Amino acid sequence: MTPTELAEARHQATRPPRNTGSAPADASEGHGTAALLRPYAGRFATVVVLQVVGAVAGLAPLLAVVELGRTLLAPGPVDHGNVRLTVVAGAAGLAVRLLCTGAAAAVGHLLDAEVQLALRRRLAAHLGRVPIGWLSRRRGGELAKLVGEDVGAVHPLIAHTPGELVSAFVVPLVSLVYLFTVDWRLTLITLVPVVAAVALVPLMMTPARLREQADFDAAMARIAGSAVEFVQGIAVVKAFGGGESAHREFRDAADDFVAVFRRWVHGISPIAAAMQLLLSPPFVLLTVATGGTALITGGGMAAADLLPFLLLGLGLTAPVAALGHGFDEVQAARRAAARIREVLAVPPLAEPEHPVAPNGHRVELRGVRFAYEPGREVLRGIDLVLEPGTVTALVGPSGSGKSTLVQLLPRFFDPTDGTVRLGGVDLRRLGGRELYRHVSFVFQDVRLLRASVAENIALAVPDADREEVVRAARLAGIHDRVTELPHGYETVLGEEARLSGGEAQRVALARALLSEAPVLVLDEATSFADPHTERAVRRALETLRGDRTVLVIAHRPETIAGADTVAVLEDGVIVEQGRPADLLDAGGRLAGLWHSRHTADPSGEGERRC
Ligand SMILES: Nc1ncnc2c1ncn2[C@@H]1O[C@H](COP(=O)(O)OP(=O)(O)OP(=O)(O)O)[C@@H](O)[C@H]1O
Repeated sequence: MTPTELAEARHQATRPPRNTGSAPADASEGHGTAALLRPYAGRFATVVVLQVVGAVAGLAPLLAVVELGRTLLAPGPVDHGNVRLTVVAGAAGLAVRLLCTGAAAAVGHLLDAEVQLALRRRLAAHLGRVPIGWLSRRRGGELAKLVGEDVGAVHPLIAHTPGELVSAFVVPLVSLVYLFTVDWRLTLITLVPVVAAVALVPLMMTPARLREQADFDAAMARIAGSAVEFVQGIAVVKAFGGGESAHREFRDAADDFVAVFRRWVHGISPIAAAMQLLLSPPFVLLTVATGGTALITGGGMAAADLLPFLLLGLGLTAPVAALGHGFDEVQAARRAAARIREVLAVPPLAEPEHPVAPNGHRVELRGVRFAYEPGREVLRGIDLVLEPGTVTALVGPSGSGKSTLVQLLPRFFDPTDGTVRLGGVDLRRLGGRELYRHVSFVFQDVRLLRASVAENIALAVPDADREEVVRAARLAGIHDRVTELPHGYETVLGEEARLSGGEAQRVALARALLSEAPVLVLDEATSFADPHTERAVRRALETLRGDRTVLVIAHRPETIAGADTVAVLEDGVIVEQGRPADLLDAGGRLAGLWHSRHTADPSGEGERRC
């Protein structure tokens, strides 16, 4: 990672979304594919016009050949003036075609590059403003695909397909008009293959064909699904056996597919083959030649007039072929644009225009409600005060909303109702920088940067010296492990060394400790799997006591017993709150949870977890 990248990452880490006032604008702008491309409409139209003019001009050389044929085959002396004029006109048409298609390609590709850059910038800016909680739910690959592949998929939509599609209809239309002026009867005969092919299209849409298509899609999806399941479960299968049954699902899906595929091919292939035959050059030429010969021998048409039909007749099938190719690309681009629009439509976190500084570090949650999806509240009216210098342990059964609640403090999400205040100020009125100066967090999902260990620890305090970094690392119980790495604190993570989940969590803990933010939010959840991390968290909590406001999702009895306050969360509501000893004595929910773990786990492990 270069210093610039690091500075940017640090900047992003400490700087949440800025309000550029575009939230409402984003909502009102509309995000249709057309809306995304609207600012470029002028140049986009230029590309289409250039492509169409180029394609139509491309007919000139063909018509020149026709005219030359007529002139040279005509009885009597050759009109050299007319020949010269025809050749010049054909060459001029060719030149216009080359110029126009060249210009269309240049403008189209420049425009495409500009649109892709603008889309990527817009996405990057927007992703910097959406709630961190929304981002952390997305897999990295999903967003990378969006910004890379999906934005790239608009390329044919801008640089190729529209112009080519329009040309595929305009060119045959111009040819038809010309051919009608030559001989309307042979024009109609020339159209027979195209009309016959189009007449077959409804046969592809009968209920039976559509059902076969749906079965085909479903069978494909089943194969893909069982393959993914098999690959994902391969480790479990290897460890615990059962390979036979794991294979079976895939084998059954493949066998089913064979039957479905046979039916599908059986139904569709005669129609597809007939269409292909009708549109094939030999068949078109045969039709034109047969019709033309009949008209010529009947004396109704001059032999030279057959020439334009032979040359232009093949082009009349282009629209049918274009419908197949062009629309597939447009559909793919539209699907990609829809995914881009969906992300751009995620409402960004509002950032205050005039940030207010907090007065102290008392944290107060009042009437806090939160729902990930409308109508399904996960937090249902939380009132909780975290006094400075105290440790509050949050306890509750799985799914009660603990992680959701703690994520509101670093503003991963805003509450759907109620307020979270820090030092008397609603978090929504604090500037991002101010918030992250005051609140640090260590959650289960630790993300480390591809940078040195020291840079990772000092992310929020770039000017920290090595001594301070080492002190935080010692406190977080990671110092000894760091000294074992190939280049100690300069080891680049993810490149020169990989850390285990517990070790990564301790680096994150060191980062939080070094930042000296007065409010620390901690999720103890993964720590009990790793005694080092467990000890580190306990030591950190003991050291911090009397200094910071700490909220910890607690599982171990030691943490609960050592907290100043325990809040028991059940189904999104705090059902019990007070000093741990008092709550245990009172025999309420905390005592119930405590004892249920003991009974559920008589091995004694339950004594360590709650
Ligand atoms: N990103 C999300 N989108 C939708 N629902 C979610 C999301 N995260 C959590 N939930 C739901 O919210 C509820 C509370 O989850 P939460 O993770 O806050 O509980 P928890 O008490 O921390 O559980 P655990 O102890 O198992 O981690 C659960 O029903 C969960 O399914």
